[in-house]
Amino acid sequence: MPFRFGDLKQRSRASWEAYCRHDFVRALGAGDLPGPAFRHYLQQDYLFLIHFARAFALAAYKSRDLADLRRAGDGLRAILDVELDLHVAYCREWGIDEAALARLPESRATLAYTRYVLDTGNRGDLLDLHVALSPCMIGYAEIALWLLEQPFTRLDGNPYAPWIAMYAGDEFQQAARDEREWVDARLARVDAARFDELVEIFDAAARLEADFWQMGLDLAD
Ligand SMILES: Cc1ncc(CN)c(N)n1
Repeated sequence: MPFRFGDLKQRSRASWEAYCRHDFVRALGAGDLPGPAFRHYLQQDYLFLIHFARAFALAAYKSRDLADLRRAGDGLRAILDVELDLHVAYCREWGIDEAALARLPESRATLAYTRYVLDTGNRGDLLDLHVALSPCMIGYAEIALWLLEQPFTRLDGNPYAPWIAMYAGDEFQQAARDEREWVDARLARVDAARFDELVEIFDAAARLEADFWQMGLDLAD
């Protein structure tokens, strides 16, 4: 049986659940996440996304054909043209401009996650890199759809409704589907030993995602 993205989730079930069902996520859906936690998270996420855009640029550099190059370009564009606009808009509401955002010190969780992905991409191949990136793009797409189905989620009067709407929206969902399709096609060609290596990368990235939510809740630096 060829491996698929779902097998990565299956093998890393505990880490994936801890990430996707984190208290931060539930509080976002319920609209009762403390404002300072969201602000801290979103400002760090701005810094995070800049490094993730660099990681997609690294994927472009490591691409061997036009299809891989296009996939990397689409991932990069999803960050630059879809996600970062939301972050900049929220921060503008809080009176924080982009220059001030760029000067913020990175938290340890931001440093750990972004540098892990970049290091994985540098020392590994294109599949290592995309597997390290996949919890980010595919995970947020799944989280947003999951939130829309939860009885505790409310959108009316929820200050985080624009966040949910962006990640549940067509553009981001399509980018995540494309990423999943690319990963599925590549996983179908790997053997069990190689798959084990990829599970290790995926599991580490999923744990670092959970740490990132926790950093927001704890206002950790
Ligand atoms: C930490 C984190 N992980 C994932 C995403 C979705 N690209 C994000 N914006 N931030």
